[in-house]
Parts: sequence; C-alpha cells; structure tokens
Amino acid sequence: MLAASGSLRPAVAEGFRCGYVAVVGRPNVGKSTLINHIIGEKVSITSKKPQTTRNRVLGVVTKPMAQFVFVDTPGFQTKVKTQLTRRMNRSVRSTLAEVDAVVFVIEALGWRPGDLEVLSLLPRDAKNVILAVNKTDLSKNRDALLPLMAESMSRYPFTAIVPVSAEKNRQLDDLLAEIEKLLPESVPYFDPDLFTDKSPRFLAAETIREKAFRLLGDELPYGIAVTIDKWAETDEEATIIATLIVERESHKPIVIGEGGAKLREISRLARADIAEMLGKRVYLEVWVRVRRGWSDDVKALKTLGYD
Ligand SMILES: Nc1nc2c(ncn2[C@@H]2O[C@H](COP(=O)(O)OP(=O)(O)OP(=O)(O)O)[C@@H](O)[C@H]2O)c(=O)[nH]1
Repeated sequence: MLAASGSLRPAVAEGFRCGYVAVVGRPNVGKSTLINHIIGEKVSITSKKPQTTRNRVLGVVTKPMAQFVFVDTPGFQTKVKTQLTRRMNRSVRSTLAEVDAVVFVIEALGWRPGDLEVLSLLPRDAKNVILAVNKTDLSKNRDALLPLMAESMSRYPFTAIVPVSAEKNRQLDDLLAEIEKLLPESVPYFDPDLFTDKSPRFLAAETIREKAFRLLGDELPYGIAVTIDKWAETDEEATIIATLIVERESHKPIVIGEGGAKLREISRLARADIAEMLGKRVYLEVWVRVRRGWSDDVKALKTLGYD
C-alpha cells in the first residue's frame, strides 16, 4: 500500500506545511470576502452535492511552502439560545479545537458585543488564534489601530494580530504568513494541480471524502483528506487510485470497517457517482493511510527506494 501511494506522490519541499484553517467572526465583519479574496475565484469549492457541513472545505490555497485548507464552521449561532443552538455551539467548539489555525475577524472600527459572543466560543487556552482586523480601509487614522490592538490582546491571547482589508486585498499575504506558522509540517492533503479548476480529479476526491463522511458520520473526527494517486482515462473507462488520509492509526479500522465493509461501501458509492460524472466506466481503488509529517514520509520513501 505504501509503495502504491508513496511512489506516486509528488515531491514536496522539506519543511512544507499543510493544515486546516477556520475563519470565524460575527455576521458582516467580512469573513466571506476575506476567504474569497484569499482563495480566489479559480479554486473555490466546486462540489454541488451536500456534504457533512461541519467538514465542508471552502477552498484550498497552495503556496510554495504551504497548503491552506479553508473549512467552514457552520452553526455559529449566538442569537437564539435554544437547545439546538447549544448543541451546535458545542459542535463549533469541537470543530475549532480540531483545526490547525483559527482566524478571528473583527472590524477596524472596534469591538462590538457580537464579537465578544463569538469570542466566547473559542477555547480560552488556544494558541492557534490569529486576529484579523478587517476593513482597515474604513479607518481614516492608522494610529487608531494601535489602541485597538492593545484592547484586543487584553480580550484574548491572540498569537498574532494582522490588520487587513479583505475588499482591497491589503495585507492578505501577511495574514497567510501568520497562518502558515501554525500549520504542521506535512505533505499537502490535496494535490495542488487538482485545485486550479473544477477538474474531474478534484471532484472525484471530493466525492470520496463526502461518501466517507456520510458513512462514518460522527465516528470519525475532523481530519480526513483524499489524494488521487493515479488517474488513467480512456474514452470508455477511468482507472482511479485514491488514498483516504486519516489522522491517527486508530482511525484506520473505523474507515476500513468489519472485514473491509465500510471502505468497500465508500468506494462503491463514490465509484457510482464518479462514473455518472465522467459518463464512463470507473475502476476505483481506495486505500487508507495515516497522515504523517513530511520527515516520516521521506523515511518511508527512502525505505522503498524512492529518494
Ligand atoms: N470597506 C470594506 N468593506 C468590506 C471589507 N470586507 C468586507 N466588506 C464588506 O462587508 C460586508 C460584509 O461582508 P461579508 O464578507 O459578507 O461578511 P461575513 O462576515 O461573511 O458576513 P456573514 O455571511 O453575514 O457572516 C460586505 O458588504 C462586504 O463588501 C473591507 O475590507 N473593507
């Protein structure tokens, strides 16, 4: 199995980082604008099928030394405190605890009560929360940002504060640089080539992910990714080899299931959808692999004779 996925994985620079990023904040602070402008049109998510919302990938950005996987954090309900809301807030909390970096967005005009409500959902001792002070283009006086930054640090131990203007694309690279520091060293979860357009490879990877989430539900924690290791197509059929990457060794049997039943079902459902999408016969093989850091990968590749 290692040989199959290892030999086909693209070479990655040493020290490459990859991880999940959540962008949170009260309504209207500019979260969507920020994400859209960072991700850019060409890589916004393309899967039209409903997925487990908690795990929805909004888009992927790949830079020379890092890949950023932006995920949705639905259920940010601070207004209505129903039973359901409380449950959703719990799910928000656990989602936030599982991503590698959280970008908390406020407006440059200052803190509002709504900001504090959302802030209260963050774990108090987190070391992975960056404050993005957005809409700096609206504040006339740049000096006014200094007291705002001081006030912000008194409210929460942010690892960094970055003033940005999402709309005007200002300081977005600075923000990415801060996020990058929080991501673990890892091979990219997604083949960068898959995300440059709405490619069938990308859609196939998303379909497999979606099936895995649908079948595994709450059994499987957050981190799961799919890579397409081989894609060979003729007019009549496509041969696809994919790997489901899980976070821990203990997650592997969950995905594989009794006698391989779960994994077979994931493959069967995904194969049917991909065949429909491509309009041809599909041979799909799905492997399961535990996510490891880059250095482990290097060791594995060396063992197998790939330098
Ligand atoms: N002046 C200015 N306006 C911005 C900036 N970023 C976003 N906006 C505007 O702020 C408004 C809200 O932006 P959204 O991106 O929809 O905010 P959001 O936080 O995603 O809002 P919800 O979806 O309600 O949670 C829109 O009218 C944006 O055009 C910015 O940097 N400067």
